[in-house]
Amino acid sequence: MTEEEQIRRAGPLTYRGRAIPTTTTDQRLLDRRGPTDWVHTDPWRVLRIQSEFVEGFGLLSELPSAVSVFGSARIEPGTRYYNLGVEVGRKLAEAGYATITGGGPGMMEAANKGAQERDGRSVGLGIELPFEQSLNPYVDVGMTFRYFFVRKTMFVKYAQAFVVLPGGFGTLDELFEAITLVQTRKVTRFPVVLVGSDFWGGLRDWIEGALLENGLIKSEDMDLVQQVDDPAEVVELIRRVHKDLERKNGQDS
Ligand SMILES: CC(C)=CCNc1ncnc2c1ncn2[C@@H]1O[C@H](COP(=O)(O)O)[C@@H](O)[C@H]1O
Repeated sequence: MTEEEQIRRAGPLTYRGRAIPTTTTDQRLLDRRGPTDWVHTDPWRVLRIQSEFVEGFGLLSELPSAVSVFGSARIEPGTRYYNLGVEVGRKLAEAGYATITGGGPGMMEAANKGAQERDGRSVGLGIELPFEQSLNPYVDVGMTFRYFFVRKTMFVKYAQAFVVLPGGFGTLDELFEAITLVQTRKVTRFPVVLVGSDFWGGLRDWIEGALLENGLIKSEDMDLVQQVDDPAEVVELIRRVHKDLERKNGQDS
């Protein structure tokens, strides 16, 4: 065979004659160790972000109906709020909901513990933080994310409601993101339930006094968030809001 008659196929590519590379694709992949700065470039990050979405969707897509539960990373076991979190996880599990938390300590751990105790699906979506941290021991299905925004997508996409327990900045961030998504109709089927009126009452009053009074929100926006004290009411409320939404969607269609 002359050089011009020789053919090399590399996946979908064809090379003939002098165009045939002297090495194979596998060989180049396995042999080469060039500069490594591409690992810290945005195009590479885009692929990493993509892989987080792929892993997250893969892990969570077959969950039963689920509720995302937020709350402080700093509340200690045995405290009143921790026990409230455990009870919320139990009630959700008894009602057949999976519990999704941030997978960390405090209220996240409490909700996962309650869910696990009642044989509910206990899910933890952790986040890489500057200090060493692993998923709490009550997480049965878990993933640790590099990117906050990918993780947040999972909290919303795979849950039918948000339950917000007492917490700090992280919890407030998650609460206000949820309200904004509902207010702007990016999500349409979403009860947002605050648990603990002694803790949340002041914020609600401030929203009414500062935001509503100054016309920064509409009066119906006050209904985007519900407040309860008894963990049993959480499930009742979620079911009621879902029923109302179904009825409304039925009327609209
Ligand atoms: C002890 C300590 C600070 C651990 C941090 N470890 C964490 N692990 C997982 N999710 C977290 C963590 N810290 C904050 N978050 C996220 O932010 C919320 C809690 O923040 P915060 O404690 O309320 O402001 C949680 O719902 C969770 O989604």
